Amino acid sequence: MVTEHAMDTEGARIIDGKSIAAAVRGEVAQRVAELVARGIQPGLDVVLVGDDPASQVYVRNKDRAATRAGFRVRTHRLSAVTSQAELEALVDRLNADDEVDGILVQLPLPRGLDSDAVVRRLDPAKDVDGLHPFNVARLWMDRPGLVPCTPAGCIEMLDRSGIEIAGKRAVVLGRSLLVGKPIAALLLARNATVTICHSRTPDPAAVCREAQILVAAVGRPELVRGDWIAPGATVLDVGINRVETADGAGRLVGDVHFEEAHARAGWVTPVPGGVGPMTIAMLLSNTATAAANRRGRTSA
Ligand SMILES: Nc1nc(=O)c2c([nH]1)NC[C@@H]1CN(c3ccc(C(=O)N[C@@H](CCC(=O)O)C(=O)O)cc3)C=[N+]21
Repeated sequence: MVTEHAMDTEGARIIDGKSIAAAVRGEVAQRVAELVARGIQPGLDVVLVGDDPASQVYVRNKDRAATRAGFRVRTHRLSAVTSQAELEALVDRLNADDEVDGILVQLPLPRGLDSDAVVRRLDPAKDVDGLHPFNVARLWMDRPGLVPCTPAGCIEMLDRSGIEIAGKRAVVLGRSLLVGKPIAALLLARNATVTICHSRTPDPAAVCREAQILVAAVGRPELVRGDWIAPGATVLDVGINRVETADGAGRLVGDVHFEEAHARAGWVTPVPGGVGPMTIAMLLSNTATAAANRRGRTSA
């Protein structure tokens, strides 16, 4: 077959998260402009507790992307020794502030803080991470409200690449609340046949080999090798792992061995430049949605 021959020689097609994310951000900027034209300035408040260097970088990137899309952005930086009560008092204040449309509490929180309690405290209408139990329940009831950003980004990448979901066998590697479970729910809602693999699955490679759509979200560098992948499958790599290199510089790798996946898959996302940029784009999209919903929707 012509397509198979082309795949043998050229490898999988790359799903370019960077350019898809840029397109989504452009559409969000348009929605924000429409709100501003109606006299509404949508606002995002980001809460960062402690000084984890990776979290600092992510929060800076979110702030910059949101500002460029036209949002009012405030980042609240709290010390690592902030108490549960202080953090919840800030959430209460942001919940009560009518100018705040989206609240994002950067996770993980430092040791000793109860992130479940903080997430439960959020106004579900402002929960742009889609992690409040109310939004989680809506997702599994096929009436999604605010959907977790990384899973939403995965679906967006499939849709914008013209990859059919309905009727496909999908395997999700990982069962976290932030990624694995919500991706499984979204794929199921789109009529895929979904299997979730995890650390206690006896032969994950064999299960993954059945997948027409494979989502890797376990945080284990290059766990998924070429022989885990069915020829022609679509592979979404959610992992972002920093690994040591001989020169000491370090580099980012996903949960998938990219070269081996590229040689076998039909479509594959790179790391970096794949799912990561989509996460931020979908955060902006959720914030625009929250603003439109909260402030009386006529468009956007
Ligand atoms: N409440 C909460 N919501 C989150 O959505 C959330 C969070 N907490 N905590 C941390 C994780 C991580 N995360 C990323 C976002 C963007 C990239 C991203 O843009 N990555 C780029 C560059 C990565 C780099 O160079 O470091 C890429 O993959 O190309 C990565 C990771 C959101 N998270």
